[in-house]
Amino acid sequence: MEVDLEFVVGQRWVSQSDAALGLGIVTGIDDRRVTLGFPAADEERTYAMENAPLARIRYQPGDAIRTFDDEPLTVRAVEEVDGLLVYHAEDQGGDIREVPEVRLTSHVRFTDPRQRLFAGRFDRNAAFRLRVAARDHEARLQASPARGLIGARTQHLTHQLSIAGDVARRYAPRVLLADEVGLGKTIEAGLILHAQRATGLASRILIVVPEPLVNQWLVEMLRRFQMAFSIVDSAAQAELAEAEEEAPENPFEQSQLVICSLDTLTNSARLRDEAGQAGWDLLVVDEAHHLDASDERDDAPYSVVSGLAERIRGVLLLTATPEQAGVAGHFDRLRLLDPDRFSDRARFEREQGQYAEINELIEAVASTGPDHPDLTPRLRHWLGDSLDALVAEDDPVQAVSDALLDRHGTGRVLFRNTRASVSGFPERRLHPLALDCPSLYRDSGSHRGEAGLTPEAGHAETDWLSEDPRVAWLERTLAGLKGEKALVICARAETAEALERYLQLQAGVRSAAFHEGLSLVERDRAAAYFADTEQGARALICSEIGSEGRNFQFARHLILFDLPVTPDRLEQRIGRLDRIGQGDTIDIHIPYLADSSQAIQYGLFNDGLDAFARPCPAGMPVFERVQSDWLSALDDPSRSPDAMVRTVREQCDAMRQALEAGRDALLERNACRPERARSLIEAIETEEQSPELHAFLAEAFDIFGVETDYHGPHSEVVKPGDHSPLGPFPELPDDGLTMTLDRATAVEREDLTFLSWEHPMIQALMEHMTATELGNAAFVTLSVKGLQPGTVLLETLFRLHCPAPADLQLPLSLPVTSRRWLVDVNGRDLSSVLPHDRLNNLSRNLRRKTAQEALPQVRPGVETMIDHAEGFAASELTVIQDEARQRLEQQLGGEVARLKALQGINPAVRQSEIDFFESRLAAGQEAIDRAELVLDGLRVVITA
Ligand SMILES: Nc1ncnc2c1ncn2[C@@H]1O[C@H](COP(=O)(O)OP(=O)(O)OP(=O)(O)O)[C@@H](O)[C@H]1O
Repeated sequence: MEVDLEFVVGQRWVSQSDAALGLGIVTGIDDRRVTLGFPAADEERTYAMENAPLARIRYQPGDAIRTFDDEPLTVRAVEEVDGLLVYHAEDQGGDIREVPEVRLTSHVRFTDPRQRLFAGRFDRNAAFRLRVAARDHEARLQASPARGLIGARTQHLTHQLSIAGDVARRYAPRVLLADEVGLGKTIEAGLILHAQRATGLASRILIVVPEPLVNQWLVEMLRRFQMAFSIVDSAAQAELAEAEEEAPENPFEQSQLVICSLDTLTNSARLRDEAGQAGWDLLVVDEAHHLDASDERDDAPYSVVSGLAERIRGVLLLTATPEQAGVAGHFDRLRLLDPDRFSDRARFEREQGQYAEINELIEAVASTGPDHPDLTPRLRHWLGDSLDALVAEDDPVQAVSDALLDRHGTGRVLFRNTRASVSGFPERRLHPLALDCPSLYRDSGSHRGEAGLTPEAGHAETDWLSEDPRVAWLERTLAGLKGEKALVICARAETAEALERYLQLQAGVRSAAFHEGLSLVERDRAAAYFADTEQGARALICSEIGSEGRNFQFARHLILFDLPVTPDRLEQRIGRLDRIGQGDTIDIHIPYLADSSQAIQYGLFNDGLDAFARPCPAGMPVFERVQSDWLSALDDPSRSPDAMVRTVREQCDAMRQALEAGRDALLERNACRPERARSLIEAIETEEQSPELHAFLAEAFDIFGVETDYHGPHSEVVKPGDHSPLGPFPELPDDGLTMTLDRATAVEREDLTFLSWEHPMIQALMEHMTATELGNAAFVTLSVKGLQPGTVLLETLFRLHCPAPADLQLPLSLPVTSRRWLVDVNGRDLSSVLPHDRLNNLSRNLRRKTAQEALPQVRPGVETMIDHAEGFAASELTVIQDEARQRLEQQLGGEVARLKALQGINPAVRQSEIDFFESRLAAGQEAIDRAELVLDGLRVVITA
């Protein structure tokens, strides 16, 4: 094979970085880009011509080729016509046929080590070692439960890894991440996205968030997970349209990872369409409680997201307060995720009444096992005929419990951790203070009713700023904090703006405002100013938009300038400070106006729900149930609020008990499975701390001429050497980068690059070592007693090759793997007598010239040994294929069984969905039948 560089439609090229794509065909060329179809992988890729990682395939006389209908031929001559090759090739009957290159099979492999060895193109021994190591690590990591979860710059928290470990492994996960405020849903989502990308389950990801959170997401994804998202907004769209007036490109297609605000999509029909057409594997929507299905306009948030969710196979919705807008809204979001399971709202509501019974049944299954005769009738009642298959699974207790959780709870779809089950949260200290209600409000009656929660609303700014006692109190309180930072939250943007101006100009407090009247950039600037520990603002005055999603846990004083209407909103506000990373007790300051609806609201929250001191899961359901009485209590000054407080408290106690026994108990079972999470964390830490990574990198740096210098404890500077070809490290800056392999150091020192097996730089290195020919042919000498000098052995390395469309997700059942055999000319397998490491220790390099001279003599023996090794590989392949078929059957068979069981309850489950999984099963099996163990490396060993 040779390489040349002119593109013509119909030519055959191979991707150097991803040989698994098979042989590509040039299908399109424009002035800068070339598009190739890869029929073996059912993919199309477009490359910039200038630096396309492609190699032209031109077979030579003597080479074996196959046509697309799999006819074997031998090349006898090659002719070139207008840039396209025509092979004159001999068939098995001895006839010469003309085969245009376009007719060649796409299922091909390249850079055959045999061809390289016999052509005398050896690599250094170190390169062979690195190749074997890369294959071993690749196979180990592929099979590791830690896969995709290594190298995140986060603390390993059990409740997060429990969820991430479960969801990240799913094909097309559709889940609601609903941890209580501040427990790390963004981090859970990041872990899932990272793992889905690392495992190839997803590559195109769209994140949709409220506008104020766009940058925070961008930064979190980059600094914690090394995932570089691009923002699409109307400005980006305008820019593209201007640059390419003729046919403006779809801005969502410019990047694999995109963040876009929900407002951008609701405001622009065109961007909505483009987002829908851009083809995604995963959609993430933060603060999903805003999605309200009762608003049916095309541009309403629910319609926009459900339009996307219908087209995108994986969907993660995030909300800390899933029931904030009521149970109906909660149901609608679950329906959006899994319409088969959540099709009937009345049934869903009935089910909620049965949660305690399901929970009790799961407990009984855990204690006696599902086949206990007392349980069978009850289990059959809930699970029907599917019970028999579940009981027959490897872990029947788990299988039956999961099925109960999924089909009669919200098991598969909803994950919620609560503070009650996650330790390490700070205490909350309350500072309520009743202030006199000023005549300004009393005279106008603006202190009553729901509107009385923000009584300043109808008054001139100068009036309320001077008369409302909360303003002077705020000024005094901030002064009393002696330089400590405080987050001030109020409901209205106008109030926030006025207060901030007042504090800044009248009181001389360094402050910033954060509200919807500011642009995105201005808001992020304000948040950064507040976060700055040296010269930063001492107070950030937020409207309600600051009460969602933002990370302000570097402050510990929260000032609630007013109180929100609902308990969930209150929890969102407190959650800005009460979140992971908050090391101090939180001081919550609550000024309220005596004898006003603020005082009543304070009493209902505090004495009725106890919602300031701790999160109150019963708060929202109780509020919904008594909402009209609650709001009229705010309205009516003549009625004593005590009776209402009592009602709320009683309902809250009863609801809390019911939730604890039912919904919360079920959710807890599902969300955090501590044992599993701990063993996952152990697996991740074993990989992160592995000395092998250090050794692997040291060898790679040596081969590619990268220099390293000590920088400090656990850190080194790496930079390109003088004559370095850079190989897999093209992005290494000239002045180098400072790296650490230690996670704790990386979490503390964000300026260091955290290298792990899953860092893009190491991934590129692994790919370089496994997808190119480097290191696949070597010669070595060995001194060992007991073997006659001049004896020739052959170390062979095989890798599994099985091109299949990416969406089949074959690696889930057929993981990448490699095999090594050390054989002698008599076909003895010496692999365990002389393992690879031992052979490395005992062997020395042979000079290239000497090896080339020895080649003609050893070649016949080596060819025989290759045959022997291929024999071993052939029988091993059948074992690998059998295991893969079983795994595939288990995985997709389980999906089919679930859908059939759901079909019994819900006739809306379509047969076509069941057929889809069955056809995937058939396609997967066909692909497994085509798998091969392919020779991937050869090292000739001559004893000295
Ligand atoms: N494992 C972790 N390691 C380090 N920091 C973390 C971890 N988990 C969460 N954090 C930090 O804790 C804070 C809260 O996390 P996050 O924003 O993901 O919570 P959330 O559940 O999405 O909050 P909200 O309900 O307010 O949207 C963030 O500052 C985040 O960076």
